Amino acid sequence: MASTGVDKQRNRRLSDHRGPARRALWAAAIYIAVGLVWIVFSDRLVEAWFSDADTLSLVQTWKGFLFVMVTGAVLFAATLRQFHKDRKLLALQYDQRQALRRRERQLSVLMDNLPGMAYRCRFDEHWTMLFVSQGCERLTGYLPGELVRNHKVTFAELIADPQSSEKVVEEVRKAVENREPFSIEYPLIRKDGRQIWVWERGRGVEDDDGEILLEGIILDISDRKALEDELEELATRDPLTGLYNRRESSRLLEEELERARRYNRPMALLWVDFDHFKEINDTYGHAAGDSVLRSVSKLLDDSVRSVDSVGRFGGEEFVIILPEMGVHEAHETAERIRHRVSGQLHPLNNGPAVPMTISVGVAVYPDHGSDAATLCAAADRAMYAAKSRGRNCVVMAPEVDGDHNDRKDARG
Ligand SMILES: Nc1nc2c(ncn2[C@@H]2O[C@H](COP(=O)(O)OP(=O)(O)OP(=O)(O)O)[C@@H](O)[C@H]2O)c(=O)[nH]1
Repeated sequence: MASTGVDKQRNRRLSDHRGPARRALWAAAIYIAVGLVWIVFSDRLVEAWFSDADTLSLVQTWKGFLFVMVTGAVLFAATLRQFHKDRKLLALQYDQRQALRRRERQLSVLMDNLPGMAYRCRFDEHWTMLFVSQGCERLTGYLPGELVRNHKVTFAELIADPQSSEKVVEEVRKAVENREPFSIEYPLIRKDGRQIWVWERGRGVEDDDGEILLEGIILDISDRKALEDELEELATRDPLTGLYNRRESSRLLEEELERARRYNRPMALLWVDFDHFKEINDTYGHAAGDSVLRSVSKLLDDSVRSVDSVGRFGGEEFVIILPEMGVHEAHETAERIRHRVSGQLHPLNNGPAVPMTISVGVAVYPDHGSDAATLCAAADRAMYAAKSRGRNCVVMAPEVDGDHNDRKDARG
């Protein structure tokens, strides 16, 4: 924006043609005036001083020579000065052209070797590209010419889904309004149909016509995203079963409880424990036990809705979070799961398939607890009640087996 004022001044100076003409006119006027004064007064002086006609003629001739010599010297000095100025100007222009070419070369090398793509685009519904660097092909699979001015495809069409598109528009709009740079991540579909994740940083700039354009760079961050997903997976999943780990299950439970409170809806928690699992380990070995753990885990996960969450709380103990489910439905779900587990054999990795049963405790918000701790305690106690009743059964929270209260409390 600051350069606009300077540009205007420069343009005014360049378009002002009166300057040089006026100066040249002044120089000619001064020359004519001095010449006239010289001719008139020098003639009179010479005539006053020399009365002899021959001498007068000789002096007139020398006076003419003197005039020509002096004006020649002045002309020489003036043109020499001007030629020096012109040469300096030409040298300056040459240096500037060279510097400009050097900068252009550096810029194009930089742009072509960027890990992503540099761009200038319109802030319109298509994100119409006015310029893209050579990195365009590496990033999107499209040649720059295919993308520029929406020749074959618009950049908006490359954004993977409408939600991401909306998010991008919103973020850019906010940044442009606040005259700030924007930094966004979103999925992009390449020409070969492969989805990648990109990070874009840019800002709004005003062009000579006052239109807001966007300039920035877009980088492929798919590797970083994959690593982030992997790290998130490691942080939230149990490596043996692939179910949520204890920490993530606790977080999800808090989240669901908060939602249940806010919308005044019930939610259920199933506490699942394998029966006599130690015998599998003791009989077939730890690896076989792992195999059964995986098989039953998958069965638990397959037996619930997509909105439900199954987590491994530790050892052979699992929790199932069932949003928007009341006492009756939760009991039915627990029974159905118990039936499925006991109704099939679970393969060992190195031996025959074995039967397995589970004991399930059920607690429902708000009936059996108002927060995560009391709900977990109620479900856990109900599960131990199921163990006491001979295992392979489901017990609702109110039917508490007091023998196990202390065990639960010790677990926190
Ligand atoms: N293979 C395998 N075993 C595990 C794992 N985690 C815990 N266990 C075993 O699970 C068994 C749990 O035994 P207990 O707490 O006595 O329970 P149980 O044998 O199922 O008996 P009840 O719960 O009373 O029916 C122990 O033998 C643990 O070693 C695991 O990741 N893999």
